[in-house]
Amino acid sequence: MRLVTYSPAFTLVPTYECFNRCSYCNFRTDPKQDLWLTLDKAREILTSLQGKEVTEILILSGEVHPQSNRRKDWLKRIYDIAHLALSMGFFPHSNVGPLSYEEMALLKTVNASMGLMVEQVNPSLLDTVHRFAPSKVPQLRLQQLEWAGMLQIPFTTGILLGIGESSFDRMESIRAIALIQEKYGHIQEVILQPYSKGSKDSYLQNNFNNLDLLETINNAKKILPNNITVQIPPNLIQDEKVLIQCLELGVRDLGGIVPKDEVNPNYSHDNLTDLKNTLLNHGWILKPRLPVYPQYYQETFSRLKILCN
Ligand SMILES: O=c1nc2n(C[C@H](O)[C@H](O)[C@H](O)CO)c3cc(O)ccc3cc-2c(=O)[nH]1
Ligand SMILES: C[C@H]1O[C@@H](n2cnc3c(N)ncnc32)[C@H](O)[C@@H]1O
Ligand code: MET
Ligand code: SF4
Repeated sequence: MRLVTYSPAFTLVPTYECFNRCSYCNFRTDPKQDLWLTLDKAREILTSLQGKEVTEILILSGEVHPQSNRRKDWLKRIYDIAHLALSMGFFPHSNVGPLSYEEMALLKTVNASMGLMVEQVNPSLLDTVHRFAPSKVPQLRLQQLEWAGMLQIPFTTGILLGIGESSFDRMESIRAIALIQEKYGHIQEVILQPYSKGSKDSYLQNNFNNLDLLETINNAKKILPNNITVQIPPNLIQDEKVLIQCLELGVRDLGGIVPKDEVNPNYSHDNLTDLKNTLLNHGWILKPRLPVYPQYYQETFSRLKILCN
């Protein structure tokens, strides 16, 4: 039998407020329009998850401007939530937007792994979907991948598909990731994430179809080294046949399977048993994994142990 993995996860959102306005976003609220997640509330949620199969706490956040006087408090809240999750026996994975080198180094101490999507490297998207999203400057995002490499943080990245990029753009974005991997080797997985229209976003023209997705997977498998796992989110692939084709082409991970996909709240995950059975019918065994991959266990566990005692 062939194996495909997923991470039993739960998402905590420190804040939905974000100073960026990506056209495809269904997540954000305007700055100061959201009450931040308190530590008490986080503790209450985490307590209710103990003893269940959840191992990963995905910390996904909207962003406070780097120059804002509220930035320090924002970072501290993320740190405290991750620290709490860790002390309660979970593995935190933070994806909170671009960080300064010091901020990243600090969050490393309380995270098993971290992540940031490249989105796409073609700067022309700064005139369209990213016009009001300074955090999405391609060079800034690639620099984040470099810094994570210098800090040796087990890392998840990926590209967002169907936001107005060409097929060539997709290959360039994947090539940029492969080049950084050659230097540092810290990238565990690359997510190929199809933009999915929600009830709030303002991005309309999406011509990206299933064939484009399969072509992208094919190219990604050719471009990326074997030590990177290709991930797709199963809740964003509506057609079961297409999901199986993705696996046939080399996708080996289905990411965090969560009760609520905070980024795409209009697309819930199948019941895990149903998903397992569907895959089994096609000869695939779905197996849980941690947010940090086996090749990083030793380094990660010794790094985090200190904090749990
Ligand atoms: O449920 C989700 N999980 C997302 N995850 C989590 C992912 O599915 C895995 O849980 C983690 O990569 C760790 O295993 C992301 C992680 C990143 O580092 C970067 C981007 C994403 C994006 C999503 C997402 O849109 N929805
Ligand atoms: C956390 C990640 O979620 C992705 N993201 C944001 N909005 C959407 C959407 N409507 N559909 C799919 N992915 C999205 C971006 O790639 C971001 O980096
Ligand atoms: N704001 C971060 C980013 O876009 C992570 C959450 S996106 C819903 O990279
Ligand atoms: S995708 Fe992330 S950066 Fe863009 S508006 Fe949404 S929360 Fe902010």
